[in-house]
Amino acid sequence: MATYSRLPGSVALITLQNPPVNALSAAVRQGIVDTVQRALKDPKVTSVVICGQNGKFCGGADIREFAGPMLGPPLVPMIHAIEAVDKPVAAAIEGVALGGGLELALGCHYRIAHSKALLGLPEVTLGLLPGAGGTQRLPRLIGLTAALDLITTGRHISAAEALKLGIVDQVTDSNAVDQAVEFVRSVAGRS
Ligand SMILES: CCCCCCC/C=C/C(=O)SCCNC(=O)CCNC(=O)[C@H](O)C(C)(C)COP(=O)(O)OP(=O)(O)OC[C@H]1O[C@@H](n2cnc3c(N)ncnc32)[C@H](O)[C@@H]1OP(=O)(O)O
Repeated sequence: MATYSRLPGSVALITLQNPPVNALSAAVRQGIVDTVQRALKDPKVTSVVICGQNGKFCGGADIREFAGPMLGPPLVPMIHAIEAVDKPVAAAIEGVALGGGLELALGCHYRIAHSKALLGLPEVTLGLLPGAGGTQRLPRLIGLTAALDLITTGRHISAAEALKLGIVDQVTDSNAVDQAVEFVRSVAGRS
């Protein structure tokens, strides 16, 4: 699931909740769809932060659901809907942003990472290619050569490397959610 709260300063905070790594189960995807709609419709909300509970942004597709039929909202339109929100949306990346988790973050307008976070597209290690926009959004963000390296090796990179490559906008040693909230407040209302 995903919870919704409105913080002072008109920021909506969407928190993914699916222990242990807040993977994108059907319930989490439905929660994201519902809470993004809520943030979009709430006139008091001027910006949005998406984070994961317990210091973990998102470990990607929920591998516990791989054996069964695909239920719940698909990932691609869900991420498109986030990208299309006309209020700034930031991903607060703590712990991990892997696979579909990084693709979710790439659909946000900004990414703020904790210095100890790990990011990557490990799909290739499961015999898959990133199927939720990562093969388009990552090259647009950091160029084809660097994106192909991450997509074809599946390696995890540090927040420092992600900053150098241009995947994240800011890295912090303190609380990434607080930092992301401060960041979206500072850009809310700008064209
Ligand atoms: C239904 C079809 C949908 C298709 C959608 C396609 C689009 C998206 C595709 C993807 O996202 S593929 C990528 C999926 N993610 C991964 O491959 C990440 C795999 N996990 C890891 O690399 C590591 O577990 C970690 C996240 C870096 C954490 O490592 P650490 O050493 O700290 O702990 P672990 O002992 O490895 O794991 C702890 C705990 O977490 C469970 N877990 C990890 N990842 C997932 C996950 N993606 N889904 C569900 N559960 C996950 C892991 O099984 C451990 O559980 P327990 O054994 O403690 O119960």
